[in-house]
Amino acid sequence: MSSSDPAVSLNGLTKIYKGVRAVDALTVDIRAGRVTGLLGRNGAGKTTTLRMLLGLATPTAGTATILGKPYAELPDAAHRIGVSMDGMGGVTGATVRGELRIWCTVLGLPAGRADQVMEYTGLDYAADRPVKGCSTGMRQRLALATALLADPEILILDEPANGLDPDGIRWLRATLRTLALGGRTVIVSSHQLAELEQTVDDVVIMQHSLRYAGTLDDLTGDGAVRLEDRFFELVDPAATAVPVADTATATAGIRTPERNYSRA
Ligand SMILES: Nc1ncnc2c1ncn2[C@@H]1O[C@H](COP(=O)(O)OP(=O)(O)OP(=O)(O)O)[C@@H](O)[C@H]1O
Repeated sequence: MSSSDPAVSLNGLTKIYKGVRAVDALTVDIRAGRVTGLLGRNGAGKTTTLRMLLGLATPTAGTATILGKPYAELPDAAHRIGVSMDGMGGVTGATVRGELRIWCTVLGLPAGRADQVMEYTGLDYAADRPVKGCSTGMRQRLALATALLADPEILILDEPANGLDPDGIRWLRATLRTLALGGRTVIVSSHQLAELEQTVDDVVIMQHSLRYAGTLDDLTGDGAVRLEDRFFELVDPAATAVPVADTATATAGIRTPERNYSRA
């Protein structure tokens, strides 16, 4: 592979579940060394796309390659690709440090690597806490810490900002930018458009089929138009901004709580 080769290449990628066309003929390249946002509404097919890329779901048609090969054929894939996705599961009863050390063993890494990623992700203060006692934000940091253990070339993060507080979101943004500056490829699926606008270099918008692939700057006219506005134009032209005047019509007949109270 040369440095200009895409990190990920999807070609006609399609997944049909019992008549539901979850992903429809997706053809797109994701560039290496950049932060790319994979955007789409609920049910647009983002997770299914990532699952096919990682060999966790079989395409109905088309191909998905990562670093030039299907995931299952990629040498040393577990070290080269770091993944944080819902449903990857943790180790029952483990502490934060304990869980990371188990992954170190699985990946053949020294146990000390667990402490390094805890420090990097701001989890060192919680090292001895049981994972099941961690907040949602701490679990997000733990998922990222796990994905970073092997210092992978590519990070694939499904909704990494979910449950993070404003500090956590700011930290995540800086972390993803730093990783890309260090030459990593970061692919992040998210609904948080205003946040992504501050984080990503490139954008892939899908609604089962591809709606846009390119730079954020090209999509937004170097910031002249908000990502959110362009997103709605692309996924559903009928769903662009709801006029403020419509609010009164939309809420007509909805009683405010005060009106529901009967006065004694
Ligand atoms: N295992 C499955 N069996 C049947 N249908 C599925 C399965 N997985 C996903 N789907 C369907 O495929 C479509 C795409 O789902 P997917 O989870 O990929 O979307 P998404 O963009 O990740 O959504 P969200 O943002 O809500 O996570 C949805 O209609 C979903 O119900």
